[in-house]
Amino acid sequence: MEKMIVEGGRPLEGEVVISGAKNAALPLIAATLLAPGVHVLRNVPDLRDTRTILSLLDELGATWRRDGGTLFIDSSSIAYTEVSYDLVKTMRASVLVLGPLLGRLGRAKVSLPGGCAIGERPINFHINGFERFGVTCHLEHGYVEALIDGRLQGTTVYFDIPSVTGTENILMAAVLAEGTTILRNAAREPEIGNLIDMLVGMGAEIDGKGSSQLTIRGVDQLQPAEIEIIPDRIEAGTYLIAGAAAGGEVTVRDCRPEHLPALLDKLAESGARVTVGERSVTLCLEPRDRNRLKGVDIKTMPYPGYPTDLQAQFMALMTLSNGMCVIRETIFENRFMHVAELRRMGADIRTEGNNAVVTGRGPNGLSGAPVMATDLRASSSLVIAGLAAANRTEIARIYHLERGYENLVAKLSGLGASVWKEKA
Ligand SMILES: CC(=O)N[C@H]1[C@@H](OP(=O)(O)OP(=O)(O)OC[C@H]2O[C@@H](n3ccc(=O)[nH]c3=O)[C@H](O)[C@@H]2O)O[C@H](CO)[C@@H](O)[C@@H]1O
Ligand SMILES: C=C(OP(=O)(O)O)C(=O)O
Repeated sequence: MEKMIVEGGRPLEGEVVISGAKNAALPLIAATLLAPGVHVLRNVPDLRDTRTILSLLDELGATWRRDGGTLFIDSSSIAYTEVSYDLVKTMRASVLVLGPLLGRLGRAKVSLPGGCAIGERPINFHINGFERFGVTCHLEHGYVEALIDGRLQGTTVYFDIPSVTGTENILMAAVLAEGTTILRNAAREPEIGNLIDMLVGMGAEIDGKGSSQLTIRGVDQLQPAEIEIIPDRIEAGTYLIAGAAAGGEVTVRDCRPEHLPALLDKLAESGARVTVGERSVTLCLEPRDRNRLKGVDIKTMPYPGYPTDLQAQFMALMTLSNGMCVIRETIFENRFMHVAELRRMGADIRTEGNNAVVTGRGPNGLSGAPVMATDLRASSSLVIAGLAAANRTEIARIYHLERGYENLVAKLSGLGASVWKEKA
């Protein structure tokens, strides 16, 4: 196992190129199961999670090859329709193969994901949605077995909460169903727009992209796709927050600023200078101005609200402010695992249910410490805290970071950070 060492206290300066989005790559790779033939996916990040979903395709009988950022996936012969616990337990998004397998083959058996560090995360919306198409789902020995005799039947599905992977799974099932399907209160995250573009390119008929109501007219068959994965808005946001925490001037390149509306507003409100280009954002906070960083409240919400996947990172920034703020987590019931670790670095944070009250200790308020990563974004908040802290921070269990940040050490080093990995 490896740990990450961060020698803090250096400003960040320079440009960082943003990779393809993990949360877009995963459903788009799953969607290749919908049509036989060779699919071409560009700008695919090389991450632990993308490797996991590719192993899952191997298990199902698809073949693939990677050439740089481009993946060629041949899903002509799907020999199996079962996904084992070994894969699902390392990556919940493995459930994304349920929709395409049901749409194309009418059957799928996938291990039920358990809870995880950030919450219980049931998949009842996915299962209820499949049942609306006429699919029979039952749970046995920890697996969901879903089956339909014949074709899925178009239906309406209402989401109690706009679930991201729930919307993606039902959408992928609906494109090959007989008749029209309407999804209400669907999630509107940009990654879903990327998936819709891919499906439409394959011959699917979908209206309502970007809205909470999607209308899908089922087609008899689809062609292989050629599509580019959108830039990772969470990775971009993480580097911008890191720039504000450490001070300096950071430009994130090859990103889509319009996918970060809430964060860019909050960063500007905190006192950083944010300059938006067509495909880039520059954040500037002179090291001498860090003592003017303000406390800014955030409340996590489905898109276009403030993303839960950037909550932990913003909290790390707020521990360095010169005011107080309240951070409300409304998406996951247990997404404050980073709080205890940030406290070990000197942060003043009090939690009450899903609220965290952060009293900033000013730009020099954190000191390096050995800390432990508990999930992907909690880990990146510790990296941010480490970059701003005096002395050395050692972060254990960094495999979490490898799930979602491509070339993190190289990218941070390129910005002037002193950061490296060591054997733990
Ligand atoms: C691979 C991927 O894209 N992951 C993202 C996706 O996760 P994921 O798609 O799992 O998250 P959801 O949008 O489904 O979850 C939102 C809320 O709905 C609840 N829920 C969801 C499904 C369900 O069947 N029943 C239910 O109760 C969840 O427990 C949670 O409280 O969206 C989250 C919210 O933006 C992000 O943090 C994750 O990074
Ligand atoms: C929670 C996340 O991912 P996942 O849904 O794959 O666990 C994340 O990307 O922050």
